[in-house]
Amino acid sequence: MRTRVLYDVAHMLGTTRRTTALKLGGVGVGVGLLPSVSFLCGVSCQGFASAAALNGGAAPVVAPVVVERAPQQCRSNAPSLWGGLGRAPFVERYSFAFTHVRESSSSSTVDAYKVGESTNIKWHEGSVSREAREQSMGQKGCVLWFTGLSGSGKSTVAYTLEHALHGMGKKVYVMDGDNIRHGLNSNLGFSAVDREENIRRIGEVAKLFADMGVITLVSFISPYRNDRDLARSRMARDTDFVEVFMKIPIEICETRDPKGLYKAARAGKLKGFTGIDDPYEEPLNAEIVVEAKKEASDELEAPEAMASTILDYLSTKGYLSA
Ligand SMILES: Nc1ncnc2c1ncn2[C@@H]1O[C@H](COP(=O)(O)OS(=O)(=O)O)[C@@H](OP(=O)(O)O)[C@H]1O
Ligand SMILES: Nc1ncnc2c1ncn2[C@@H]1O[C@H](COP(=O)(O)OP(=O)(O)O)[C@@H](O)[C@H]1O
Repeated sequence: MRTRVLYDVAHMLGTTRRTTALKLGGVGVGVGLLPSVSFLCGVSCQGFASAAALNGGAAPVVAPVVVERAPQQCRSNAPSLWGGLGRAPFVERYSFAFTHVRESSSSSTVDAYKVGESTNIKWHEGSVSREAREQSMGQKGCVLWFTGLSGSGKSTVAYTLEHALHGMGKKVYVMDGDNIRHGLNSNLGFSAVDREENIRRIGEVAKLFADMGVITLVSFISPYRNDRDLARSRMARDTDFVEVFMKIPIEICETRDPKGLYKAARAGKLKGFTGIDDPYEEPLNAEIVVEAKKEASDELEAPEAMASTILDYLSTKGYLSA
């Protein structure tokens, strides 16, 4: 049997990654490979995507691509081509909607597909919708992604906010980098590759929590912009991911140094420490930026005031009702 399948790859971020989230009727069906994506970058900003590796490479997909926002740094009006898997730093966001014909069950074929390294798998739809879960909880699931240097106050503010939301009867949970590294991610260190996998895994877990309807607070240094953006792109809804940048100067973090890690790093006893001899890439468009001091004030903000700002955001944006 031949089935026409519509993949809505909404808001895929322009990254150098090979993988992108695929959605079927608004629901994630996993990650697909886009081995050849090319853009005609010019006035129309349209192009074509092909995803031959979908369905185990059996069913090539060719589809129109619409660039949502014109590439910011596209300097020439003359069409220029980005092809293959190279960098496309000028592409901010674009969306795909494409169809392909899938061969499915008959006595000789298998109605399943390949995602990443997983073969012969299939998405199962439940009968309880996310909306129904959210209705029963009186809130909207989401992921508040706290990012910032060690000592910037991610955990303190996240747990303060959790306490406040719990007191209001909301379903809320904090996933903290230190804690998750005690279990799920205990096999990961602090190399760039391990940090990437750390963020990928917790992004996926957070996505499940959001789907459950939980207000999920993720508190990880998450130093790489690309990794945070990938986590964002994996969410089911645009509004699911709220990036909270703890924009606290390193001098303050270093003064706090509750674990003595900055001291050890400065003394050369701890290598690859974020902010000292390892990078931290600041968010460019975080939904919430938390700063040490309020504008025109010399007073440092208390964690409670910071949590209260985030609570206001959640309330104003409608996350605290279904
Ligand atoms: N090399 C190095 N760099 C940064 N941080 C280090 C390092 N080694 C250990 N730690 C401790 O690990 C905590 C950060 O873990 P994360 O999982 O949040 O890190 S990351 O997102 O993968 O970068 C971090 O916790 P926080 O201080 O709460 O941020 C540190 O206590
Ligand atoms: N807004 C704040 N004002 C003053 N001290 C803070 C504030 N936020 C956090 N701290 C203190 O800074 C230290 C580091 O905070 P923590 O939440 O552990 O940071 P992170 O999780 O980013 O490493 C802790 O000792 C905490 O009490």
